[in-house]
Amino acid sequence: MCKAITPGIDYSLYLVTGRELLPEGITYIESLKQAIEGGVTVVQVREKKADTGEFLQIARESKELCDQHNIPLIVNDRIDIALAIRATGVHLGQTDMPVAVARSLLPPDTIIGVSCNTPEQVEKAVQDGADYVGLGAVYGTQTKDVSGKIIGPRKVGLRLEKLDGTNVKSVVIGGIKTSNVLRTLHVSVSTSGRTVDGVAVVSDIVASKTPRESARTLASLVKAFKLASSAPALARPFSRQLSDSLLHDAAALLDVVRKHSPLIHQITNTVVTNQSANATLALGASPIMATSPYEMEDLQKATGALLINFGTITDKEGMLQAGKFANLNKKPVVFDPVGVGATAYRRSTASELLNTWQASIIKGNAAEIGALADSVEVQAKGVDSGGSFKDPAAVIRQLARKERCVVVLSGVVDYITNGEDVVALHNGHPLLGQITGSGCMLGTAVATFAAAERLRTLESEGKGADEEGKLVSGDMLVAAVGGVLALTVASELAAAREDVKGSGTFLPALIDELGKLTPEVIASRAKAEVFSP
Ligand SMILES: Cc1ncc(COP(=O)(O)OP(=O)(O)O)c(N)n1
Ligand SMILES: Cc1nc(C(=O)O)sc1CCOP(=O)(O)O
Repeated sequence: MCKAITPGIDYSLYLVTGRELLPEGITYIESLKQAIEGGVTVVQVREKKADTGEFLQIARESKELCDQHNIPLIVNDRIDIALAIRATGVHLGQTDMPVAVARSLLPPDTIIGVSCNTPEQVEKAVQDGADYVGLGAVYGTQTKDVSGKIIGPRKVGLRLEKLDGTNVKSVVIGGIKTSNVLRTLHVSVSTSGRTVDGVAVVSDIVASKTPRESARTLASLVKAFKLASSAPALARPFSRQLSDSLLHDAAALLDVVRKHSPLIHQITNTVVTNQSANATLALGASPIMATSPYEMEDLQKATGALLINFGTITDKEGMLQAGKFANLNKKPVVFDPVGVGATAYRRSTASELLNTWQASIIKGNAAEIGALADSVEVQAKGVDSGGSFKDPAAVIRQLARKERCVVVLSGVVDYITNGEDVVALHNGHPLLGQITGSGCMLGTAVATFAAAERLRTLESEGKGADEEGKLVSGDMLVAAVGGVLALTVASELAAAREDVKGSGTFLPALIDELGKLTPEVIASRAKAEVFSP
C-alpha cells in the first residue's frame, strides 16, 4: 500500500503510559489529563499486562481525552487496537509485526514508529518506511528490563547518522528525566548536526504525584533546548585577524577572576592537591578540594566551576555526583582524564563519567586525548604522553564533535578546539615538563577561567542566560584559551627569573608569577595561530 504524506507530529515530549507506576490517590485518566495540560505533545498507550478488552477500554478513554486536547495518540504493539480506536499511529518493537505488514493493514496516514537499539536497526527502520524511531535505552530504568541494551547518551549520535537525508523523526527513551534531559539532548547529535525531535518518558511523569508540573518542567527544558540550538551559531566568525580579539577576551577573564574570586571545586589527585589549590589562590580564585559524594549537591550550587581530575582515581562516586549536580546547576565542568589510556579501569571509568555528565572542556596530553578519541597513534607512558599527533587539529576536532565540548590538547604547542576552529598556542617553558602536576595545574587554570567566562556572560547578558536551553553560559573556547595562556605565560616569566635555578625553585616562582599576572601581560605575550576548517 502506498504511504500518504503524514501529518506533522510534534515529538517534543512523548509520554508513554504506565498504569502500574501511578502513585496512590491519582487515577490513570487524571494523571494523563494533567500530563497533557503540562505540555505533553504526543501520547502512546502502552499496556503490557492488560487483556484485549481492558487494553481496548484504556485506549478508548485515552483517545477521547487526547482528542479533546488535539494530542495524537499512538498504540503500543497492537494493530487491532489502533484500528479499533482510529489511533494516530502504532509503535512497533523489533519482534512485533513488520512495518510493511502493519502499513498494509492500517489506514494510509497512520504513523508508524519503530524501537531501535542499534544503528543497523535504525537503517532497517528507514528502509522499511518507519515515520519515526524510538532510540533506546539511553540510560538504565526501573520501568522495563533493558539489561544489555543501554546505549548511553554519547552513542545516540551514531544512530542519528542513519537518519541523514531522510525525514524520519526520532525520540530518545529510557531513563530520561528532568535532571538529565538537557544533557541528553545536548549530546544526542550526529556528526552532521542532526538532533533528536523529542524525548519519550514514562516514570518521570507517570510516577509523579504532580504529573502536570513534571510534564511542564520537561516540556520547557525541551523547548528551551530547541530554541537555543536553532538560534544562529554564537561562535565568533573566526579568522586569523580575529584571533587578536579572542586573545584579548581570553586574557581579560583574569580581571573577572580577581573581581569575583569564584569557588573552584576540584576533585583532583593526591599528588597535586596542594599545589593546584595554591595555583587557584594565586590566580585570584578560591579552591575547594572536596571529594565526598554526600556534599556534591550542596557544593555545586555554590561553585563557579568544577574540575574533575582522576589522577589517583579513588573518588569515583564523588566524581559522578559532582558532575551531575554541576550540570544541573549549569556550572562548567572541566575533565582531566589523567592517564586514561594506561589501564582498562581508567578507560571504563572515563566512559562511565562521560555517560553520566556533560564535560564543558576536556583537557589532556596526546596519549590521553588519543585514548578518548580511539586513536592509537600516541601511546601512554604511565600518566605521561609518549609523543604527538601528525595532525593534532584533526584529532581534537573529531573528539570535540564526538563529546560535544571544547578539547584542550597540551604539549609543547597547546591546541584548543570547539570542534570547528582550532587555536594553537606556542607559549610555555620546558621547565613545566620537569615538575609533577603542571598538567593538573593547567586543568585548574582552565576551570578557573571557565568560571570567569560564565560569570562574564551572566554579567553582560543578564542572569536569564543561565535559564536558556544550554548547559553552560559563555564561550568555553575563550575560557580554555585564557586558562592555558595564564599558566604558560606565567611559566615563561618564572623561568626567566634570576632566582630560578631549576625545577625546585621553578615551582614556587611559578605560583608567584601566576599571582602577578595581568591581562595585559597575557595578551602581549600570547603567541597564537588560528585554523578554521
Ligand atoms: C517511543 C518508544 N520507543 C521505544 C519503545 C519500546 O517499544 P518495544 O520495543 O515495543 O518495547 P515495549 O514497549 O513493547 O516494551 C516504546 N514503547 N516507545
Ligand atoms: C518503554 C521503554 N522502551 C525502552 C527502550 O529502550 O526501547 S526503555 C522504556 C522504558 C522507559 O521508561 P522510563 O522513562 O521510566 O525510563
